[in-house]
Amino acid sequence: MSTTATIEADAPQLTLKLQNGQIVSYKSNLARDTGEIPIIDIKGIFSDDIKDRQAVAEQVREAASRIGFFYAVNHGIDARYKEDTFDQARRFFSLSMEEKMKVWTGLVPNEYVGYHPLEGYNRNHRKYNDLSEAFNWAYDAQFDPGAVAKDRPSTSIWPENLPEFKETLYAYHTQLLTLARKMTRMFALALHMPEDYFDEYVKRPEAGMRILHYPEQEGSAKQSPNDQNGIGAHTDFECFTMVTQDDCGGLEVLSKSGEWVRAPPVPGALVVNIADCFMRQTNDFFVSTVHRVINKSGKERYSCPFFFGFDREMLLEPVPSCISAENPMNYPVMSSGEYYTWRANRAKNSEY
Ligand SMILES: O=C(O)CCC(=O)C(=O)O
Ligand SMILES: [Fe+2]
Repeated sequence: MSTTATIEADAPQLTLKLQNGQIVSYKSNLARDTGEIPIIDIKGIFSDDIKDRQAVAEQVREAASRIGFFYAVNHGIDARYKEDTFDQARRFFSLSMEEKMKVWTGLVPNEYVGYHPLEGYNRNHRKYNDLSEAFNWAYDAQFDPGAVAKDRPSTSIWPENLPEFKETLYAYHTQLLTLARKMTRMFALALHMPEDYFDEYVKRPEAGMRILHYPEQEGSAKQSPNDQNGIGAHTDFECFTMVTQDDCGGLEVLSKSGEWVRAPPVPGALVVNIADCFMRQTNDFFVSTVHRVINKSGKERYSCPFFFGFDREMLLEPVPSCISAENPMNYPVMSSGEYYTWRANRAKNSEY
């Protein structure tokens, strides 16, 4: 091999092609702690005083339009739901591959539910597939205290012989669902729209959730982020995501200036990030930020993202405060359902 070829092969790959078709560049593959991700106390969203709710919304407006990520503290969800969920995650992922494959996601075409095998995906064409496995489940009106219609059945599939698994996961899902509806009102205020602007969109929401397991990557031959990621760089596809992390760390966010910024765990906080559907509806005012996970903690990492999006029957029309004659809509209008199916398929097939 010539010297030039060796240098090229070893040089960090500084552009990435994402599953939404976007190409992003970055300056270095090494993540830093920059303090760019704000910690927002969201207690005010539960206040009866609109001024308290607006005060939180203005902080969210700044974070959502600058970096697309923030930590939400004082969200009111008891820590026991997180602990119980991680206990169930440890139980599920320690099952044999044969058992886990009985609920393989490939058994449910077009839907992002079921088991996603370890090293089964490669989001950015790294040398080795992503070092994580996941189990996803979807909204189920039976577990929604605010359900308006129970006619559309849930698309989820569940392992047999794992008592309390489904009930425990839905117990946390229900908590997050209730919070997500409240946060949707907060986002409406953040966009300087009436608080109830999105209410119709989330009566029968898309509300998928997943548990993830990342074996530890430190010490393996595949340590470089060029060779392997826990979950490769991507954007989420719904409106916003609320991630519950354990204490391992490893989540990294690509800032607008092209730097990988660490998003370490903050005790009691949910990591909230804007996703592509919200970016689309706000005509790019809210930013859906690229992120990835590399688990170099020396421990097994568990996490649990909750993805919140709009009713499949609603049209993704632009938010009026985000468009004008000078700033027309950048995206064609489609239904939330068409959008979801398109993105879920790309994610499941590792398509670009
Ligand atoms: O594990 C995490 O912290 C984030 C996972 C993630 O980004 C995803 O599943 O979309
Ligand atoms: Fe994500």
